[in-house]
Amino acid sequence: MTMDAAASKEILRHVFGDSSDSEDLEPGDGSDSDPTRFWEPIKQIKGLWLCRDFLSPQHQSSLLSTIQNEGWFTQASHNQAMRFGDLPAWADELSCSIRKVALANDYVFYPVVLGSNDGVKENASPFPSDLLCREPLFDQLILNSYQSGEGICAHVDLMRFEDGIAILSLESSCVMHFSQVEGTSRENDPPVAKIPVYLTPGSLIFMSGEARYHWKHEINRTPGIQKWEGEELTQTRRISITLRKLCQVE
Ligand SMILES: O=C(O)CCC(=O)C(=O)O
Ligand SMILES: [Fe+2]
Repeated sequence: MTMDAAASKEILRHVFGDSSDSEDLEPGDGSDSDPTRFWEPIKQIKGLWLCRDFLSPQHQSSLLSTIQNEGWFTQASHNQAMRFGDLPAWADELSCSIRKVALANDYVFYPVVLGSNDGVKENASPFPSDLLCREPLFDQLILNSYQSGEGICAHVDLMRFEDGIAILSLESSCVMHFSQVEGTSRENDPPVAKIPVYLTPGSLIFMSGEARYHWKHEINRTPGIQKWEGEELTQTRRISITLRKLCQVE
């Protein structure tokens, strides 16, 4: 981390508090102070980060019950719901938690690629500080519910949303594929194939910069496509929660 980034993180900690303000909880409990929650960079895609254990299984079930009780998806035919402006309490809690986990994690997980020199730079951080300090962090929410076989076509999120988009996965695991938007690769870079990212229940991805603007994301749940480590994934219903911030209209 550069001194500037470190200094602005320190200021943010003073403003928003951090994990040391909350009670110490056991590792693996999925709390904001859980030291096992790491941000993992997806090294081929600048600005794409994954937090695998963002929500513990208990937190996932209680969030799913809340969503169920609030009647967001009363019929199987209801597969998308949106909210703008004031978000439900649980979404505000998620936003708060995302901010805290980002502030708490000065350390990130750097996969060691033997014999390779393409590691992620040490000053990489999942959240550019200007995004981390905006208020509110998010003011738009989409809940998507996918039955098995259903997914979402390759797209870049609309430009009416600011940079910095978080997606939480619940229920069925899936593979999200990222493909570079034409004309955005750096000169002399060889064309890249689609990059698969494995999203397990309770995991959170955060996209900013290139990941948000230069890469399309998609989930193709056609049989034969959802494979991870050579194994076809078993599909059940999947729910995702996308959090974004609308651009200000002058
Ligand atoms: O369901 C997901 O994980 C992705 C949703 C998404 O990309 C969107 O709503 O723009
Ligand atoms: Fe999207």
